Amino acid sequence: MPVQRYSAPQFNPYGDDSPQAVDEHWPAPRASGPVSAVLFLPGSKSLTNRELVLSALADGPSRLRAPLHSRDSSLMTDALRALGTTIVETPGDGAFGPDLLVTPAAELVGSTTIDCGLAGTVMRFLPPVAALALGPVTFDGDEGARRRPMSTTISSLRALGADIADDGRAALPFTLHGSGRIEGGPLTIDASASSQFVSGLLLAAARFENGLELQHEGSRLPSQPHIDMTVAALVRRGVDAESEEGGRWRVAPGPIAGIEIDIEPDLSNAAPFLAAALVTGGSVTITGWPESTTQVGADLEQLLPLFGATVVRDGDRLTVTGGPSIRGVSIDLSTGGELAPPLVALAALADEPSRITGIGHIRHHETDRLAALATEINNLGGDVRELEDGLEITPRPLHGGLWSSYEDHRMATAGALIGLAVDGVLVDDIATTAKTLPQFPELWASMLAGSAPDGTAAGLPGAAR
Ligand SMILES: O=C(O)C1=C[C@@H](OP(=O)(O)O)[C@@H](O)[C@H](O)C1
Ligand SMILES: C=C(OP(=O)(O)O)C(=O)O
Repeated sequence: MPVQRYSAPQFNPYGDDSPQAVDEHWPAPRASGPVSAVLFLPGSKSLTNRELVLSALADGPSRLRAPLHSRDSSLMTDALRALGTTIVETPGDGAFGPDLLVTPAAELVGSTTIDCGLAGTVMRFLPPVAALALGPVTFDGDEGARRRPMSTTISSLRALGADIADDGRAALPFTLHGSGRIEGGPLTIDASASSQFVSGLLLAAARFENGLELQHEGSRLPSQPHIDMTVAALVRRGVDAESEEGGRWRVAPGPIAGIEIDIEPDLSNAAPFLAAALVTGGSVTITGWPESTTQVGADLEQLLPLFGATVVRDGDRLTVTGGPSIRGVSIDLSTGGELAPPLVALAALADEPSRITGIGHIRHHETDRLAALATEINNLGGDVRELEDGLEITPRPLHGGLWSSYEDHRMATAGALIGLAVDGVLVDDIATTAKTLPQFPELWASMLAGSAPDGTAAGLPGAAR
């Protein structure tokens, strides 16, 4: 049996003597009854990594309050530091780690290698930044990262005048020889495989001499809320940026302001916890739920009732309560593809068949998520059929077995969700949740143990807010 090791990459919120290693496949805990829990979650990956990039490109220092501390955010901070940015951890009120004080470099420097890990936000957001640095920057990442689409990033930067040497596969690894400036102007790209191609260009575009007028031409445009999040983040920092009709965006050249910003909890990472209320017929409250947000995880408020949940908002608390059964759904999830793994797991435990479509692009996420979900659920006795752009799920009684994570944090948490209802599910690599939520095993355990009504997750000192 391969040995898998779990260790928090950067910051241990539990103190020195808490368990930090799981040496075997992780036995997904079976719920003994309806869960009843109040939880507070760490910061959003998408917001943290956007704000880190914008802080590095800004005209003054920024402070990120309560940012995410995870593998993806560490990869981003390491990379920006390698490009000359100063990023210092300072004490803050966040329950899951220090604040980050970011001081932009007077001039971005190249002559470095950037490890993208498996982080889409690093591999798609940083090449445009590296093009603004002087000197070569080599981009590489995990083996799985070398399979993720990068051709649009590479071709768009070439079209903007950057010199990029690759091995002909238009994928990682490649070396970008930045000249320190990008002229910008009009550009047409195909962002069918990932919205991150658009976001990456927009994030750096205010620093292009002529800004950017970006047009998408392609078969589909996934994850549009993530592009809206990018535009909103630019506007918050005083940049003249807007989305126009028909897959068009405009960013005017100009300064990006340094700001102080509170990072919202990661609402997509809330999905498996909220779905646990449905799976167990219990109730889960997430505190710190923002009143308004650009995070696509906010859609859970509308999505989970389709599965039969009751959802109640009370100030900054969102409570999901499950009923006696889980309903089947027929949904287009093209705007929120990253929510697919927990929702597909939920559908596999429903009373009726489901069809979840519009998510062909998630074949290019950390792994081919359509194939991975179908394979793993079917291995436990399920009946999931792959469509070109989605999945058809016919619930069947499931049995225990090994659940492979494919180095995909959301596959690991989907396995945990199924394990609540099925005896003997072993998740092979729960440590992979460190990509965006290193505390997942402990938070899952505290959800099952119950928690204090003030939002203090059991066993997580300081998690209240
Ligand atoms: O910009 C972002 O922060 C993200 C955009 C989306 O990518 P895709 O458009 O590739 O789905 C999303 O799935 C990913 O988790 C995060
Ligand atoms: C697709 C995801 O990640 P990435 O940012 O690496 O694309 C995800 O978190 O679901």
